[in-house]
Amino acid sequence: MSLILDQVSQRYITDGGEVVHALADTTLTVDTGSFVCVVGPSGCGKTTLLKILAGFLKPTGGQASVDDEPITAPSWKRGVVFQHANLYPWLTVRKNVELGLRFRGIAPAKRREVAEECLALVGLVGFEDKKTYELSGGMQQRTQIARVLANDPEIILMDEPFGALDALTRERLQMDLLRISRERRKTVFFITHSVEEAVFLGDRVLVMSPRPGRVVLDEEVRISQTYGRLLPGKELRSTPEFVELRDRIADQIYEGQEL
Ligand SMILES: Nc1ncnc2c1ncn2[C@@H]1O[C@H](COP(=O)(O)OP(=O)(O)OP(=O)(O)O)[C@@H](O)[C@H]1O
Repeated sequence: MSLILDQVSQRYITDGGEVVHALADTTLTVDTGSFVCVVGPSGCGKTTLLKILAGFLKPTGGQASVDDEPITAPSWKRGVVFQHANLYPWLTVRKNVELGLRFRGIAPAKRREVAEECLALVGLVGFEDKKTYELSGGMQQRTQIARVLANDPEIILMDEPFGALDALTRERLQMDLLRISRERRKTVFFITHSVEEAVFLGDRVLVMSPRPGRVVLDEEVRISQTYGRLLPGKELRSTPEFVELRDRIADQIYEGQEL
């Protein structure tokens, strides 16, 4: 799978008739299996970029494509995880996870098997028959991730998925997401406001400029390679390489902005 943005730009027209230039010409290739994190100041067009990749929005300029096919509509091949889970409260956890498969006409036995496998992957064994309103915020996000994984997408698009969670839950979910994306060899496009989270999760971090957003820094993260092994979370975050990259990215974002 090769995902390409070619000179993509986006202008919105507000209800008042004002033109908002949200995204400037953006050219980008996302390689299969990569974990790309996107950071940038508020309103710089990160969600706009994700909506274009998801097929929710047709860009006003340029083109987004997957394997030379233009992206013109949403597809289960590109799973989207939002900050808030958008689960169906009248359905159980299992039924929420099975939903995409049901729409695609997959037989009940197979649906159940896939859902159980995905719920195990995200650590929700034993919660299958709960209603989603009975779950904590972290568990709801786990359910949302399982629902996307059930479709076996080529790419997972994530918009601030852990932004509303407490620090400990967020760290646990980060570790689990890394494990799952590696085990399942998933390509991940992950938007976050946290530079620390981006450097921790990403093997590539894109930094966007203030509106109209464009990529002003495209940095490969090679900390684990430098150490020749995968480092546990705490150890990785305190390496000089991590701290240097985190600070450099933060400087780039906050440069010229009034705090
Ligand atoms: N449908 C719309 N109509 C008009 N303007 C819009 C629309 N959607 C987004 N915008 C504007 O486009 C700009 C980029 O929005 P976008 O949500 O992509 O930014 P973002 O980087 O994700 O922001 P944040 O980090 O605050 O979530 C903002 O100024 C926003 O107000």
